[in-house]
Amino acid sequence: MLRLTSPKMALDGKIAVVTGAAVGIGEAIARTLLQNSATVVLLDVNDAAGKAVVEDVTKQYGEDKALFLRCNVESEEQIKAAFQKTVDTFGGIDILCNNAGILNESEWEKTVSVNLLGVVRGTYVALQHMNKLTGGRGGVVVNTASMAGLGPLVSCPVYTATKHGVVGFTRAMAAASAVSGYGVRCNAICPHFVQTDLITNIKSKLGQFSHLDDATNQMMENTGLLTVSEVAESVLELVMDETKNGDVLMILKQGKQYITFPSMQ
Ligand SMILES: NC(=O)C1=CN([C@@H]2O[C@H](COP(=O)(O)OP(=O)(O)OC[C@H]3O[C@@H](n4cnc5c(N)ncnc54)[C@H](O)[C@@H]3O)[C@@H](O)[C@H]2O)C=CC1
Ligand SMILES: CC/C=C\CC(=O)/C=C/C=C\C=C\C=C\[C@@H](O)[C@@H](O)C/C=C\CCC(=O)O
Repeated sequence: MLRLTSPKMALDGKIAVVTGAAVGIGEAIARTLLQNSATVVLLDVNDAAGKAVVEDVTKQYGEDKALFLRCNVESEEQIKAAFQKTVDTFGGIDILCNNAGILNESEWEKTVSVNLLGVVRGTYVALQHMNKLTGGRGGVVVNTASMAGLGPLVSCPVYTATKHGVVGFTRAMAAASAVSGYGVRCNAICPHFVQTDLITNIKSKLGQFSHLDDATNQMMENTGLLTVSEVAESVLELVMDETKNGDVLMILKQGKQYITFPSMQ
């Protein structure tokens, strides 16, 4: 078959924004999108790490392929400014990965603000730029939920609630977009445990439920840990497959599976 472009050119010309991109899963998502020729804007509150990633990938992919912007997803003002800077610099937004997230059952309102409201804020502001009905060129949003978005983790009820919210918001947003003709697909990933900073010292992040860490730690030991690259490859699948809208991809060490939900009809 004559290939017009190499597989690694698939996202050439596409502009991606990734939140929580300085380390962990977000960094891997950014790097994977760059490997596939996207231009990537990395948003995070960790300036040093974010700038270090951009310095590194610039050596590999050239100038003007990656940009770090400090952005706290708790602030609509900062999200608006970062997305406007993205559009002003690169001409638009085609891909948004709402990935930023924390685990903190003590500061549970912050957890809600980052994990759930941050996803809503990012999606709604991005739609102002991506929505075909308002001058955008369409695109795709991939939200990082969790296996805790599909079933409860006894040790972190609020974290669980935020991730269930991300799944529900994603599915409803996908349907709203399809019915309205926005041209923006919305999908979610639900990874099991992944080897990142987030899972270090979990007990210290469980607040009043710290006495329940055994069950969670045991599950982590039983299932093993995903790598950030395994997760990023699943994000790429949802970005590239234009048939995916409202899809929820469960990612386990033993493989990945699209979730089917009870029909409401
Ligand atoms: N590590 C795991 O086992 C799993 C993680 N997840 C989710 O994956 C996403 C990424 O988590 P990890 O890479 O594991 O964590 P991480 O802690 O390694 O990285 C999270 C990144 O988000 C940034 N961040 C935190 N709050 C922010 C804010 N208000 N605004 C902007 N950036 C912010 C941090 O500075 C950091 O760079 C999160 O949504 C998390 O809930 C989902 C399933 C499993
Ligand atoms: C504590 C959160 C740590 C890391 C972030 C994260 O999102 C990790 C999620 C990994 C797995 C979640 C699995 C959820 C499974 C549920 O569907 C139930 O099947 C769990 C039942 C028992 C597990 C024991 C417990 O609740 O801790």
